[in-house]
Amino acid sequence: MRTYFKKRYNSFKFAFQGLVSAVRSEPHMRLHLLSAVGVAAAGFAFGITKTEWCLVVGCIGLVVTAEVLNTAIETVVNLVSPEFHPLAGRAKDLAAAAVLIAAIAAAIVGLIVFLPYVLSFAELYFGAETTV
Ligand SMILES: Nc1ncnc2c1ncn2[C@@H]1O[C@H](COP(=O)(O)OP(=O)(O)OP(=O)(O)O)[C@@H](O)[C@H]1O
Repeated sequence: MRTYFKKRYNSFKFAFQGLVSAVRSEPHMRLHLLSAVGVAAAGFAFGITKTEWCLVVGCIGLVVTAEVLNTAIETVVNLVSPEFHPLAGRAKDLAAAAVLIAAIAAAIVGLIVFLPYVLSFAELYFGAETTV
């Protein structure tokens, strides 16, 4: 039983090490996390609903997960094909495309969730004639 918990603990520790390594080595990952902090701050500031939080947190998870998998694929490609190979390039491009798709989807959800709040705020404080 003790071995069971020790193994689960180690799995969690290795996963956390992977996340830390991705944050340290990937500028894009740091950018995603910084954006996530900004979006969370905006969520608290505007008082978004529970459903909107679910969408926002889901999108953050999706983008960060895509970036971690992209980093993992890049790392394996660098290991097995350090020299130029069209398939190595294709694998990296495909992995990068996954991040791009996740980021575009997250940006669209962000606009749908936050734009009405931003416009209401603008109308309230600056008297802008804006409606959505
Ligand atoms: N071994 C390779 N063979 C062929 N093309 C490659 C190879 N390595 C990289 N490339 C091409 O160069 C692009 C950039 O690769 P690189 O490893 O620099 O990743 P990156 O996009 O800069 O990732 P990051 O900035 O997240 O580390 C790849 O998307 C691919 O098109």
